[in-house]
Amino acid sequence: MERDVFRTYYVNIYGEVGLGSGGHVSDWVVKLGGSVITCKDIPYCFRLDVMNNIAKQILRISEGSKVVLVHGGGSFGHYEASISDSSRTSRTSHSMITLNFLVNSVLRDQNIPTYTVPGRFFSMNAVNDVLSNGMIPVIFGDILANGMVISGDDITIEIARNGYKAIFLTDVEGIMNSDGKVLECVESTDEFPLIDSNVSDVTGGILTKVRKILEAGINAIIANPGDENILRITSGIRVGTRVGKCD
Ligand SMILES: Nc1ncnc2c1ncn2[C@@H]1O[C@H](COP(=O)(O)OP(=O)(O)OP(=O)(O)O)[C@@H](O)[C@H]1O
Ligand SMILES: C=C(C)CCOP(=O)(O)O
Repeated sequence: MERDVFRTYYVNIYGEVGLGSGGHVSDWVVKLGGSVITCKDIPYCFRLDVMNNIAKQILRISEGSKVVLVHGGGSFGHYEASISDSSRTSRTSHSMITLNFLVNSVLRDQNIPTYTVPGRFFSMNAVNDVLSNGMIPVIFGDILANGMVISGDDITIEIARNGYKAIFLTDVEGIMNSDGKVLECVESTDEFPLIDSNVSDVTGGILTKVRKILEAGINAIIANPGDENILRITSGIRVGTRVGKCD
């Protein structure tokens, strides 16, 4: 019989002992970071290959767990929102709906029953309504009519506060120190530097993400989706960086 690494006993990232996908079933909120589903330095560049790979993994985990997806703005929303003129709100809104269409198209190709909840309409009631009708909510970072940007990170954190375990997917393997080494766990933003980047990010980038996770008092994993990393994380295997209490 073929050995399935995702069905072995584990002491998981949250310190629980379980039986992989056959044991305790968790609810997961997965933030598809704009840095990984788009090329953040090239406007409107969607990473189809990466999204395909993410979709395959989401299909597998959704067979045994409740899953909620959120995606960020990348070189769609952040690019448009960074240009300040009278059409900023309309352009940014349109860019996020375009990105959401692309994300959903790939998920739908894998026969994943998605249902979009734009960030402007996000509430836990809306999420629960989609789930109770047998679909996977796909929420996106958004812009309100008054020009206020809603970060997908905040939405992800709010869902995590409602009992879901959070995974933030990025284009890097995790939080890196000044030598480029991926840290296993961080519990303060003082533990790592901001590595130079010249991409647009109107919601604050990695430092704000980590600060908000810590302030919310939740645990989250920041990792690259890789070929199987989402499956590994949801099976309790340590991947990327854990943000939260490090004991
Ligand atoms: N010390 C660091 N460790 C890890 N990543 C870092 C660090 N400093 C800067 N970064 C950058 O942070 C980026 C990830 O944060 P970012 O906020 O862009 O994520 P995201 O959630 O994928 O984006 P979006 O807001 O578009 O959804 C990486 O692309 C990386 O280059
Ligand atoms: C830039 C916009 C419109 C959404 C931002 O969401 P985030 O990338 O999750 O912070």
